[in-house]
Amino acid sequence: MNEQTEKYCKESLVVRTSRVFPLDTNNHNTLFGGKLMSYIDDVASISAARHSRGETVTASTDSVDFLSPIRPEHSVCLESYVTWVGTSSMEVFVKIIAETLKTGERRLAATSFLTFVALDENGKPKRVPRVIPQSDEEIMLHNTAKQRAEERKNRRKHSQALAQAIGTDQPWS
Ligand SMILES: CC(=O)SCCNC(=O)CCNC(=O)[C@H](O)C(C)(C)COP(=O)(O)OP(=O)(O)OC[C@H]1O[C@@H](n2cnc3c(N)ncnc32)[C@H](O)[C@@H]1OP(=O)(O)O
Repeated sequence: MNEQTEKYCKESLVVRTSRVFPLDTNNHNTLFGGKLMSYIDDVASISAARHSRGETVTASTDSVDFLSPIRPEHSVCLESYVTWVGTSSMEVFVKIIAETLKTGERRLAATSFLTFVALDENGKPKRVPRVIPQSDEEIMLHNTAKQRAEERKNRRKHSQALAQAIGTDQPWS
């Protein structure tokens, strides 16, 4: 089968909706941040796999911006898709919407950008299809992605420099 060289954002779209159960909440009775981060990594990794149709690893998460709390009366809906690619890397955008189940009111609760890298059978980075954005949101995110990739490159340099200065000895030695 011929490999696709271009894919629409919607081909990598993942939508996941969950209830907020008591075991998922913190002492403020809102969705525990770590729980939401695990949902985010989960959907984003599926978007990356749908786009590349191969092995992928998470290279980095830019940030998770918590904009408003998610409460037990809400459903939490995550949408993720690949917005832009470099050569082997894919930027995945995740938006998280809290919907009040009794009224249908929907609010943006959080956003996140993650980068995944596609790997070949030898574990080496491999080329992925280009992205074709279609909706206004996809086009806006695609057009602004190069700037974010540049910022990531700088951050990577800083973490590599930091790694040189971090000790790995046992903390008690
Ligand atoms: C799904 C999971 O849960 S995976 C578990 C968590 N993730 C991991 O364990 C990954 C650990 N890290 C790694 O394996 C490696 O560092 C890799 C695969 C991410 C990168 O491998 P390297 O040999 O450093 O590759 P290289 O420097 O050629 O970079 C490959 C691509 O990754 C991108 N990249 C590497 N590190 C980062 C980073 N921190 N942030 C964003 N992009 C990155 C590069 O820009 C490059 O993109 P391009 O091909 O589009 O130009």
